[in-house]
Amino acid sequence: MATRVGAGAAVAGAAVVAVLSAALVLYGPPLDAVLNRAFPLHTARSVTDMEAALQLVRNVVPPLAAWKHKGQAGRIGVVGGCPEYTGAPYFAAISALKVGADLSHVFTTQDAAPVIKSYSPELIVHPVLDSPSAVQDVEKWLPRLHALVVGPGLGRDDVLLENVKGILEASRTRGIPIVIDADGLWLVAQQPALIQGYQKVVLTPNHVEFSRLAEAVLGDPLDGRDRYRSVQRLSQALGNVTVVQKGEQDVISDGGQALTCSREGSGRRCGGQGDLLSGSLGVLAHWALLAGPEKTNGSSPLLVAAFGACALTRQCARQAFQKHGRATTTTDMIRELGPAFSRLFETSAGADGGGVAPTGELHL
Ligand SMILES: NC(=O)C1=CN([C@@H]2O[C@H](COP(=O)(O)OP(=O)(O)OC[C@H]3O[C@@H](n4cnc5c(N)ncnc54)[C@H](OP(=O)(O)O)[C@@H]3O)[C@@H](O)[C@H]2O)[C@@H](O)CC1
Ligand SMILES: Nc1ncnc2c1ncn2[C@@H]1O[C@H](COP(=O)(O)OP(=O)(O)OP(=O)(O)O)[C@@H](O)[C@H]1O
Ligand SMILES: [Mg+2]
Repeated sequence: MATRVGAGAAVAGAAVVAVLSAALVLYGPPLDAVLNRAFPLHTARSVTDMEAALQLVRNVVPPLAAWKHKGQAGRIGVVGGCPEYTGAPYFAAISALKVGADLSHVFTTQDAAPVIKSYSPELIVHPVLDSPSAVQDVEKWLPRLHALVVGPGLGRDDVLLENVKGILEASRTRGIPIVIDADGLWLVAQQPALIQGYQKVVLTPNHVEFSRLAEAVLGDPLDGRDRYRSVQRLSQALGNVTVVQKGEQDVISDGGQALTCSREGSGRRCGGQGDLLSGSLGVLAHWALLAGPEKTNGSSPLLVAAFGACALTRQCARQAFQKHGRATTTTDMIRELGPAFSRLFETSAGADGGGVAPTGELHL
């Protein structure tokens, strides 16, 4: 997708490009009929529709208030990290904090823990994931956690995966919302029953992870020609869990409705952007479920949360790229979380200010 840097004329040009290229589609059954009408349209009405979808996200964001105590805005746990991958769980956990959670825990391996801790004093890091008592060690914390993000940087070690299986089962029993990403999705592809039919789970596969899941669950690889149908089918086959297929456009479905986010991001594909998304989604999922469907106009709260996380990630990418261009890394994007969140979700009319002018189509 085209991205411009800097000067006013270029920003105006980018706005035009964005108006033409960014699209959001939210549709309900009957799916195929709506799809045919929805995708060719790029109309002035679309801008209003995009704004309406962002408004649904705004509706679930809890206000900041003096009477609230620490923890009420969210206590999020990230399960992941291993000696090779310490960045991914850090990116997810710090993103959860910067979106607005009060406390962010990381459950990781003994070796990875001090490394992750050294990145930030703000994270609470538990070196338990490779311990024989890992499941019990994490279970002790579950009553205090509002959502889990499972998988960033986990790796594929059998012992770790077995422990994570136990953590998933314990979390599901407690009804804790779970975002599953990266190697957590590898585990789900091996054992779909772990999350089958669990309505509080969101899967966030990238292209490769989606193909792997589609083959494992549907028995056929990704149908690149009809991503909407593929995402919807995968969701349905897993019992209407929410699926976010990341890519040039992010396609989100709970098996009934589907939604596309192609808000302008950046051309940089540096590692870690998916981790930022999954950490952000952990918080938004908690907020959306707490708010309930009355605040999301009857749409699934997790669908709205997922749209919010995708829009936010892409907005961070865009803002970071405007400053750093080709040198942009995920750390630069994380610095944009505050301003991007404000721009999208804390203004009433100016959500697309600063030269960002996405359009979209919304069919509820
Ligand atoms: N700093 C850190 O600690 C980070 C750690 N991370 C952690 O790394 C672990 C593995 O995660 P992953 O995403 O690299 O593994 P996986 O999905 O198997 O992809 C592997 C290969 O698939 C391809 N490929 C990927 N996308 C594609 C696409 N859209 N379209 C087409 N092909 C595509 C591409 O291979 P290529 O074809 O380019 O050789 C790619 O190299 C996991 O724990 C994760 O959390 C990351 O979070 C990053 C930051
Ligand atoms: N071609 C693209 N154009 C614009 N945005 C994209 C593109 N591909 C991915 N993104 C955005 O980047 C974010 C992360 O998606 P990506 O596919 O890179 O995840 P990932 O591979 O899991 O990342 P990670 O490196 O963290 O594992 C999503 O918000 C997605 O919308
Ligand atoms: Mg990833």
